[in-house]
Amino acid sequence: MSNYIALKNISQSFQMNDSQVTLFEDLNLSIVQGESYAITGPSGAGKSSLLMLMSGLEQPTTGQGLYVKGKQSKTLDFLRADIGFIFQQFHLLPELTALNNVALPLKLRGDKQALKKAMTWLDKVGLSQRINHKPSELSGGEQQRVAIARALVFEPNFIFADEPTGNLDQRSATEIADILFSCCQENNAGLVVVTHSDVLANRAQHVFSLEDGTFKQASNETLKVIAC
Ligand SMILES: Nc1ncnc2c1ncn2[C@@H]1O[C@H](COP(=O)(O)OP(=O)(O)OP(=O)(O)O)[C@@H](O)[C@H]1O
Repeated sequence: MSNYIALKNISQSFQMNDSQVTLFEDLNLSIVQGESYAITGPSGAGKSSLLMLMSGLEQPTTGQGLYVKGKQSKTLDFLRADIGFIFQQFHLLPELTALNNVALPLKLRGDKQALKKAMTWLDKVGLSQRINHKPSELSGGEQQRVAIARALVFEPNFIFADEPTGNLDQRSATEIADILFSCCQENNAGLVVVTHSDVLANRAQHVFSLEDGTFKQASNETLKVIAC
């Protein structure tokens, strides 16, 4: 059985001055390692908030998140070492070269092979000719390739990507989507993408459409996943 993340009956609300804003209520879903998922829906529906909950970086107002790893069922706090993130704004460190941006997460873990592994990943995303460039010396698409290499370099079980192609033109967006999906597949990483792009969402095996606090237009595939 693959490792998976399960969210059970989760709700998320925020207190804003005198009123309470509820983003969603009683959602159930599972994210299985090795499979790909897209979360779509209108602006403000709560897609990024849902991503934060399933990655364990934020807590739901009610409900429970579980990380089932092997035979053990743990809280989502245990996901930290097994996840990588990719953001619309890339979030690379401006003073570091592409090579050192990718090597940094490994160096922080004390990995003596950090630079070698970073080189391998920069090669996989097609940037072996740009390893000594700083982010300001790279195009948007190239910066996102560095961010993908950085997220995957320590081979996490799950990758979470929030609008990974939102800042890119159509051609770069297609290239980044190709790299993201193929690298996750090659590494058997579960991939969750939040996006407004139907083109990007339709590449995923499962699509969750979040609207008015619930999943809408769920495909049969999605229903199967929700029912886990
Ligand atoms: N910590 C918080 N406190 C109060 N409100 C919040 C908090 N986090 C998110 N919100 C609100 O929740 C709503 C949903 O935000 P979220 O970023 O999850 O939506 P989204 O679907 O990802 O939107 P977009 O597509 O525009 O990025 C927004 O109205 C936002 O202001």
